[in-house]
Amino acid sequence: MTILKDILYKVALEAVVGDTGTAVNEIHFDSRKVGSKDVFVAIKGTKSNGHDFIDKAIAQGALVVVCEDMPAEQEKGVTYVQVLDTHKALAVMAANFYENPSANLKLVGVTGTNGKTTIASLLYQLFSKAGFKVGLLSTVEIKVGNETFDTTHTTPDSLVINSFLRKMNDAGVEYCFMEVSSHGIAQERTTALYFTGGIFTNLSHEHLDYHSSFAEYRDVKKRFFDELPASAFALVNIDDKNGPVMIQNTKAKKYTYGLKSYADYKAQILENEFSGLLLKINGQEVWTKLIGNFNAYNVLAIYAASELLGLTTIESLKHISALQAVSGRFQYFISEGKVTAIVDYAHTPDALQNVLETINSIRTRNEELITVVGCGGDRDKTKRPVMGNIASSLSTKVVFTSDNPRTEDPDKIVEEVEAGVEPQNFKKVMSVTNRKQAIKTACQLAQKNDIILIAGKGHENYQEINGERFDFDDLKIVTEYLKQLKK
Ligand SMILES: CC(=O)N[C@H]1[C@@H](OP(=O)(O)OP(=O)(O)OC[C@H]2O[C@@H](n3ccc(=O)[nH]c3=O)[C@H](O)[C@@H]2O)O[C@H](CO)[C@@H](O)[C@@H]1O[C@H](C)C(=O)N[C@@H](C)C(=O)N[C@H](CCC(=O)O)C(=O)O
Ligand SMILES: Nc1ncnc2c1ncn2[C@@H]1O[C@H](COP(=O)(O)OP(=O)(O)OP(=O)(O)O)[C@@H](O)[C@H]1O
Ligand SMILES: N[C@H](CCC[C@H](N)C(=O)O)C(=O)O
Ligand SMILES: [Mg+2]
Repeated sequence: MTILKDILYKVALEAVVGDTGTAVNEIHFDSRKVGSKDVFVAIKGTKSNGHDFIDKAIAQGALVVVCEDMPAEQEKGVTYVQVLDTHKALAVMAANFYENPSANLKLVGVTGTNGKTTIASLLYQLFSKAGFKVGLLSTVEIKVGNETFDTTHTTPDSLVINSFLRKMNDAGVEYCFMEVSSHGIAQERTTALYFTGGIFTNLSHEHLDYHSSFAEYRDVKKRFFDELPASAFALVNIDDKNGPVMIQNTKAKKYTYGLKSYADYKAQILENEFSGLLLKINGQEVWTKLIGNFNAYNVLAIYAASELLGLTTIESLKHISALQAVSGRFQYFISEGKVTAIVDYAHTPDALQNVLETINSIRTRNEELITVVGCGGDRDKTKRPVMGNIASSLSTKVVFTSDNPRTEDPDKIVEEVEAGVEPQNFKKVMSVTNRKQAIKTACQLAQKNDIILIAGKGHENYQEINGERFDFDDLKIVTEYLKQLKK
């Protein structure tokens, strides 16, 4: 049991009706989860308004209601706390409830359109190799030291974040690397956390269904840096035109990294092959198994962050050369019949372009590059034709297919992707809505030395259709078909 007053510490209060000395059990923002003596936080969401469920929460045992609009009538024995912003209040209360666990470890947030999972996961690997106990909050998984937990979000809600940070404290974790998504910032999921550092990767077209404009999307990301404390570091990719924008108003110490512009941390690509990258970082050569130009940025960011966190140059370079690719990020194998199959999470126009350009810069021109790609349902529709255009311009053959259709008609999504194909590329493309059949088609088309790229779902081990998740694994499926077809 916790006393309400303690959980409300630093919450900006508008009005309180009732007793703040009440002892409470748990905090919930979903009425369906509320139990006896809990706190219910009413949130105005994208689909419904939590204020409509206040009565239900009280009926289920809520002793405290935190809200933006005070109900006209108040129940006896229930404490009502009115605040301006319940998202923010929830984050502060979550941090208090779990005793501010972020202050007891070094927490680094990674934000940007692409590269967050890669950088956060590789920093987790690097610091683990360096002998520290490390935590990770990422799209793929949550880690508390060596223990792994499933995750549903890139940046979970503030209760989940703080409960895992608490677990990390209890396990003696010293460093935690977490992805900070734009939804996470907009919904205040990372408010009230103490960050030791922030890293910016890049900004390109994504989530314009949720954010009303690119400028709003950019400003949400920038808010993460605006809110960093003076003691933290803010490390940005200076080759991205929004890198300088991110640190315009930050109080944190500013550092830059880049391949093209003058920067505090600079790298040069010496070799770029299927087997990896040879980089020169601040004058020192380092070999990494990671592939492609964009990974040169990721590796450089990792190097810079590890130095800012106190590792020596020699130590970080040594560990960088031993880093393993992150699940579903440019994961590839060569079949017995010499077909190269690559599975990559590229689900934005920029990521797809980068991956295809990387493959094109490495391959010799005689082989086919067969791309299997689609776009998710209930997400930004404007990226569909753009990705269709990129796939068909940069591949020699394309099989358009479904990603996660969610509640949309998959054939319709495929049509919207196809709409971006220019006439000169019509003959390169075909559409097979069933993703499994699409992968099979690509395998049938492939000959010795050809390359198959399966983009969009990376590590995901399901396909979501109409609210149901079916087992689905791009890597497994392509492996099986290539074997079956004896390729
Ligand atoms: C669009 C979006 O971001 N939605 C997130 C948001 O939900 P919401 O507030 O809009 O929910 P809502 O359905 O409108 O309900 C409003 C409130 O009423 C409450 N409610 C509702 C029904 C009821 O019976 N009782 C009740 O109390 C809900 O619990 C909620 O508090 O807050 C929820 C709690 O934190 C999230 O789980 C939910 O994520 C949904 C499932 C989602 O799909 N989010 C994706 C888009 C997302 O967040 N992605 C990002 C970025 C990924 C990337 O990097 O590309 C991520 O960080 O994962
Ligand atoms: N630095 C980068 N710049 C551009 N593209 C990248 C970069 N790093 C990775 N990518 C591409 O973007 C895809 C997604 O990478 P990653 O999962 O690291 O990004 P993310 O920011 O975590 O994405 P999400 O927002 O979905 O969690 C990769 O599979 C790769 O194709
Ligand atoms: N974090 C992203 C992942 C998209 C992955 C792609 N496979 C899709 O389903 O659209 C989102 O939820 O928008
Ligand atoms: Mg991610």
